[in-house]
Amino acid sequence: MLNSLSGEVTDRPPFWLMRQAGRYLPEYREIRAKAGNFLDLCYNPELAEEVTLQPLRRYGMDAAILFADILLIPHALGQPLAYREGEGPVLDPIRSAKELGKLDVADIHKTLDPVYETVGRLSQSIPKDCTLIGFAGAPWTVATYMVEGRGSKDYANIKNWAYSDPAGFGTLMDILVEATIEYLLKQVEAGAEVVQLFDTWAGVLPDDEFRKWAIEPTKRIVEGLHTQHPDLPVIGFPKGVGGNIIDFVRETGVTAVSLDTGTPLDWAAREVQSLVPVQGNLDPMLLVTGGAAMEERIVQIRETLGKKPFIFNLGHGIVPQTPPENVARLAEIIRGS
Ligand SMILES: Cc1c2[nH]c(c1CCC(=O)O)Cc1[nH]c(c(CCC(=O)O)c1C)Cc1[nH]c(c(CCC(=O)O)c1C)Cc1[nH]c(c(C)c1CCC(=O)O)C2
Repeated sequence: MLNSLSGEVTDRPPFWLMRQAGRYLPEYREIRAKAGNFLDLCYNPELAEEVTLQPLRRYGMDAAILFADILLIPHALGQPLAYREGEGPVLDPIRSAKELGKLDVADIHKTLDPVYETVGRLSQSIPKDCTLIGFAGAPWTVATYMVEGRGSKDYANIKNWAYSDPAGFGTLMDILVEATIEYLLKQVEAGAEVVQLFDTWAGVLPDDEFRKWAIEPTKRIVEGLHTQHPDLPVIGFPKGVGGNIIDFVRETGVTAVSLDTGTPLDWAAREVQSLVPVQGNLDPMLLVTGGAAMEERIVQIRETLGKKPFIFNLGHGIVPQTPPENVARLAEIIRGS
């Protein structure tokens, strides 16, 4: 994984899968039930370490991703957060600059300390040739949950705020940039070797706003991290942004970029992979379907992107209904065993 990120073409691509730890694994569901709620699991270093290791034991991925969630930052800033069964995350929404006083950047590490402890444990317990990935949500995506209060279909509240009061909304983004840099630096100090920034909802922004609320904050985070750790690989994942991914790569300074499922492979090989190593982009639903449809696409992705630096992954996270045996088959194909 580190070789690919430094621009090497490897014999076979390294692989890991977004959301590789999670509800599709019975052993995860068992620990999850034991932990009680999802936040308690994220803040329990022993159990969070255990669920991070579960997929590695089964499938021997080349990278482990810290078990946590992108919404721990708003939680640590003081915004009430709950994960409800069948509903996903629910927060008390913040919709104007007047309410920003409720957020406290000074104290985030008090809440986030257990996460750093999980990273520290993992840096000792993962196999030697396995790379440890830390992560955070990118400010725009984290802000969508903070402002909408939950997952959204139309992003009406956050867009209305960003369009009508860019200065006030910019203050929220500044808070998130600062908190994210601090959070990721602590993860790196605890042993994370690579970090990934998830910008899952970057694709809902028109291009001027994409520059302002996705490219600019990401660029500041990359700079903040590289000031302390000049060689730290940073993977960007601006999902659903089409051709805007080119400007994203050119302007943010990310080391590599993760491609969503809709990105055309030939185009990505020509236009994106000529700039940086890429990661991606199997449809998570093909991992549910399995069989020949999945296997043919795995081979096609590998053939098209494997000639330049490449990390095999999905185009988005594993879904809970994924049969674990399909993940085993994927691992077998990638390893050629
Ligand atoms: C938008 C987003 C979130 N979280 C995340 C994103 C960005 C990537 C993406 O788009 O998937 C990122 C994330 N969430 C989780 C991880 C852990 C590491 C890994 O990839 O294995 C990572 C990297 C665990 C999780 N985060 C969550 C779960 C499921 C919670 C459970 O066990 O009940 C897991 C394993 C909960 C979560 N967390 C979030 C939502 C919308 C939900 C509810 C939807 C769902 O249940 O899948 C916010």
